[in-house]
Amino acid sequence: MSYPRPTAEIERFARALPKTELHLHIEGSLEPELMMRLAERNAIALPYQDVDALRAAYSFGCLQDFLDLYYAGCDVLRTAEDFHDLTAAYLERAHADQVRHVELFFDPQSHTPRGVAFEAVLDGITSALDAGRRAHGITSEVIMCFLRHLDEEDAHATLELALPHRERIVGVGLDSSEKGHPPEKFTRVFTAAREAGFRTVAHAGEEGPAEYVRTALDQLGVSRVDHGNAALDDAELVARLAAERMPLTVCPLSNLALCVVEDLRAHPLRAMLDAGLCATIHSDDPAYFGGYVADNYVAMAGALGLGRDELVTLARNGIEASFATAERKAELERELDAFARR
Ligand SMILES: Nc1ncnc2[nH]cnc12
Ligand SMILES: [Zn+2]
Repeated sequence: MSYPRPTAEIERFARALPKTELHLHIEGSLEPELMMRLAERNAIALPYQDVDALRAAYSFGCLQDFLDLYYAGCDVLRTAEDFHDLTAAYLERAHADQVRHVELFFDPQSHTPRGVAFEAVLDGITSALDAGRRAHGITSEVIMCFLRHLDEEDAHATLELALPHRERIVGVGLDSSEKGHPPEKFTRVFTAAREAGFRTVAHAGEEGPAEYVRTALDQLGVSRVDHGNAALDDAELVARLAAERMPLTVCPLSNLALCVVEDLRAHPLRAMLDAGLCATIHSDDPAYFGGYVADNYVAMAGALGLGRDELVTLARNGIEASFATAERKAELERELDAFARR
């Protein structure tokens, strides 16, 4: 689907804007080229002849179509080195997009049942994040997601695996197939996670209804809602989200690719901003949805006719919504202020 491009001046501004990335599944940054390379390294046969054949399969009618491919793609990730290379490749893209702070998701339950140790996943990711900080000054946090199509017992077992690594994992999240798997299915494990000191976030209102956003707030005690599009169907909920400054991590190109919106010109981000919500822009699974975070900013600038001030507001919301330290947030604010004054 085509949508209007912004002016060249706005596109340059959007790309150069200092950004945060708060909604990024590291497994969803697995580009076909790297998938092929890792398949070869690990002697895994893929059902695709080449990169073009793989990319041609990236056409989705709904979230589940995408998830089936995404989980299949995870099979090439076997060792800490694989997770390191995946994360390092993502950070090069993030650096090019002027990302200053990243909070990435990983899905341990996509790996541990295949015999990949929780520590191999976490060590690979965090060694690359440490290197990214040294090389590019990108600060980072890690959020572990529970797969909501699995049961709460499985999530509890995964939380147990995370407890010895508490200092390397800032929070827990909830992702995978939303419909039929409401947030309240995970109330007890989220309570246990909060008691253990983790922040909580959850995907809600992507394909599911506004009610799932409300139960994510009430039952899971989330600090952010991932997506949250459907919240706009419920005026009372919108007023509450605005009053609480509850962040919504919005992923426009994902929404388009998964048919959550039919057309980017009708994306609810405009209504979110008009309602004074703390909406932010991110990339979700950029290798599958045709764009990294800067592409998402550019797409929204074009489709919704966003100007410089609105783009700066979105970037500022990203700083506010992050789990960075107060000191780091102040540093990011100063850089953004200086950029906006240029
Ligand atoms: N967009 C998305 N929604 C739910 N679960 C996901 N896992 C990876 N991407 C996801
Ligand atoms: Zn997501």
